[in-house]
Amino acid sequence: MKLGVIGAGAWGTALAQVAARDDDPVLLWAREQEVADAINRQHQNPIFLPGIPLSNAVSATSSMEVLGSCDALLVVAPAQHLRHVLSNAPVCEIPLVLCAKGIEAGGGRLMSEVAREVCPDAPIAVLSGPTFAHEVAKGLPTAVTLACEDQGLRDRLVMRLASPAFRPYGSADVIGAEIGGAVKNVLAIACGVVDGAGFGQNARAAMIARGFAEMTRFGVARGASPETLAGLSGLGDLVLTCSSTSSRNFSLGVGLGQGKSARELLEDRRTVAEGAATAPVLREAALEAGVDMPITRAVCALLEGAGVEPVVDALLNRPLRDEGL
Ligand SMILES: NC(=O)C1=CN([C@@H]2O[C@H](COP(=O)(O)OP(=O)(O)OC[C@H]3O[C@@H](n4cnc5c(N)ncnc54)[C@H](O)[C@@H]3O)[C@@H](O)[C@H]2O)C=CC1
Ligand SMILES: O=C(CO)COP(=O)(O)O
Repeated sequence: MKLGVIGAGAWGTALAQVAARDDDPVLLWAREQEVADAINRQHQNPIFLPGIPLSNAVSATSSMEVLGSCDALLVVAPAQHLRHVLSNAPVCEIPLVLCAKGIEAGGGRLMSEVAREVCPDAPIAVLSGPTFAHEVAKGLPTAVTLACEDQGLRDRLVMRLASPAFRPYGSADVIGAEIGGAVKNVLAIACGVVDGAGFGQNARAAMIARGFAEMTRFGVARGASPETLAGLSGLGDLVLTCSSTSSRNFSLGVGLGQGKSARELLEDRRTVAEGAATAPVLREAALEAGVDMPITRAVCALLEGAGVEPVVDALLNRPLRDEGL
């Protein structure tokens, strides 16, 4: 199966590295010519994944046309750019493996819903899980969820991507896999705030557990299986992203917790913190689904400029209730 990758940020580059085999090279589309040139000439991506040597079996291009020869595409453009990038892709009938973690602004569509609108004839899969790109690209052990309704295609993708250090676990629950990845980015911002404001480790554990309850309520309302949400792409990624400054979302939260503004923290950056764009869309989607998501609302308030103290006070002074979901 000849694979192409759309998007040469940190994650697209790491996934190209995972998929590259000496006898099965991978074609990586970069939006930036300088990134494509650096990958082809120096076998590195100094802008988005610096310091990690890449396999000679990864070659880059800034022309979408050549992707037409691939049997499947890993789509790793950021969530808010997926629609535009896919609408410029040359082929829309080959399988698309969606790897971005977010919900589209202006309508609240999940990545699979966007892809089905733009490429109605393409079979869809989702790859998601606890996967810091720099660790994956270095070959450190990692496991992911690979969700696809078509079991034959799912098995082929799992076999093509698997290696001793990269274990995809198959699932038929596409919606569950993508909701876990999108929601955990918002919750990682909240955990970063806890860290930045110095609220301690008890508070962070509470945030992860109550955040998981929030993710599960929302996911189930949108048709996800609770089992998927408790797996690699949900709880697994939530724990990873809520525990490390390697996460851009967690780091954004640390800055907010220290009293910096979202504008100051987000301006002039070339890398994405998907939770910042997903949080307000998720708040809307939760309202529509009749799902209570107080942590998500708190993150939105902080991103919109509210102070840490009143937002945390409001969160802690809600009426007491039974634990359940
Ligand atoms: N970095 C990581 O460890 C992981 C990231 N992801 C997800 O992968 C997706 C891509 O993130 P990264 O590769 O980390 O990106 P990145 O932050 O490393 O790089 C930014 C990416 O955005 C692209 N971009 C910027 N402006 C654009 C535009 N107007 N149109 C199209 N593309 C544009 C750049 O070309 C680049 O590929 C995100 O949804 C992220 O949540 C998922 C798992 C791990
Ligand atoms: O999704 C990720 C790890 O699974 C990366 O998280 P950040 O986008 O917060 O860096």
